[in-house]
Amino acid sequence: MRKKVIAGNWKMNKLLGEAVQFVEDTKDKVANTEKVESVVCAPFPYLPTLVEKAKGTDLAVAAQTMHFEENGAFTGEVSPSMLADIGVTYVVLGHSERREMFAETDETVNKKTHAAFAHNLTPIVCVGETLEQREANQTMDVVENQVKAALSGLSEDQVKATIIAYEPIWAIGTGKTASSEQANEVCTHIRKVVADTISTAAGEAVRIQYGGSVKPANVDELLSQSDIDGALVGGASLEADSFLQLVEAGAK
Ligand SMILES: O=C[C@H](O)COP(=O)(O)O
Repeated sequence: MRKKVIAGNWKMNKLLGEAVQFVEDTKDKVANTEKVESVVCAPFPYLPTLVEKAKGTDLAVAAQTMHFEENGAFTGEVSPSMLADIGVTYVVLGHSERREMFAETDETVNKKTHAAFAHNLTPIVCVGETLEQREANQTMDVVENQVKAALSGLSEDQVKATIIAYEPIWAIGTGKTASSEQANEVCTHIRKVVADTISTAAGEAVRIQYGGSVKPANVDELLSQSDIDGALVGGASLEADSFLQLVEAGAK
């Protein structure tokens, strides 16, 4: 039985007071660790404060990206050791917005995935196709290539510990959710790719989230699918109530 993971990706939203309030409002209400893990992916400046506030609770704090190098002349970047040092435990890698606007590639995502494991950070690796690629029937190939590239060179245990987020780009922030069948079809393919390239056991263990306009109204249906193990949520994770409803759905 794979434990569900509900991760709220705030993206570039909230001021510090709002971020702290969110953690205060949610941290003691997410305590079903048998069935679900709850994660908030916050902007860099808030991470130390939020880690401190969430300490001793079941709410984990994630970064939304990081560099793969330890340190050096990379103005504006944040390293994996910096995140680990302040108590961050998860990191989102290769989000389509980073791939599209900040030149992340399959190669850098792979380096970052290795760097995450070197620092005991759980990577949430994002993959997904554009609308154009879906319409050209390239979805499975695109996603397969992204998954293989991201996981290249990892050990079987590391692959088992990786979280993959399938996010069709056309469904992000658009209100257009992939149907649960569409989402599951791709997640099933991702699991098969992992099983075929790494091992059957890794395919069974790896957790695959769906992301793209997930909200309390559609989360049950999505999470009831055979190969969907959670959700990476943008807009609907910004309000504490809505985030808690998503976590509750994951705990069912
Ligand atoms: O990381 C989250 C995804 O990009 C989904 O965002 P959304 O829930 O606002 O569509």
